[in-house]
Amino acid sequence: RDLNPLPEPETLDDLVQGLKIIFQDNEINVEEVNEYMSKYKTNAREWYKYAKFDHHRYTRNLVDQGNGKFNLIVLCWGEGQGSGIHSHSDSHCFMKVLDGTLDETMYSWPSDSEDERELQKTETHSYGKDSVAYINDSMGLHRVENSSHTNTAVSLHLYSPPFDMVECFDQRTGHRKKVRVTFYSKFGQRTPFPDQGPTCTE
Ligand SMILES: O=C(O)CCSS
Ligand SMILES: [Fe+2]
Repeated sequence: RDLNPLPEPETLDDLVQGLKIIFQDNEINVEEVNEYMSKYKTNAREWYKYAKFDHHRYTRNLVDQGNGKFNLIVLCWGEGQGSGIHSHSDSHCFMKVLDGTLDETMYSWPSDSEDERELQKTETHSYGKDSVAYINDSMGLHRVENSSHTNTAVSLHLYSPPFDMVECFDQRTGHRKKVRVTFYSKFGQRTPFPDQGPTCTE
């Protein structure tokens, strides 16, 4: 990758430019990306154009397609809204909280045996403003939720390689289904009404 030093991520735009430089490499250093995303200090003026909320479920708002190497998405979580239990299509998943607090519950993969088995919770973490979480399929599954009933939450997610499908899991049975993820908006513009396919919410 080009050898000029990374720009200090003062603004969201700096962060995006720096991430594009980091991801010119084929192998990425998870610690480097984690630290770089942690350095950016959230500023609502820079991301409010992506902050679109929906009464029924959390929204996914595309910010940048990372020269094809990653998708950068702002997720907006209404009070009490959360994702279903899901995996990440063998991609890296970085999640930075921009506003509010998000609770992550991790689960182990279902056993391969046919019989239905409840997914085992392995750990829970609460993430506050500017903190960065990382997961990939080798670490397990997770659910992310905004447990507050008074405050909304906003997070910035980086997926690399980008994906348009996730696997969702039923906590009681371990059964899984592939779900195409959609965008509520792209580059700040509301997308035409996407086919409301199955969603991966709890
Ligand atoms: O991208 C999604 O919808 C999953 C949010 S938790 S990583
Ligand atoms: Fe996730």
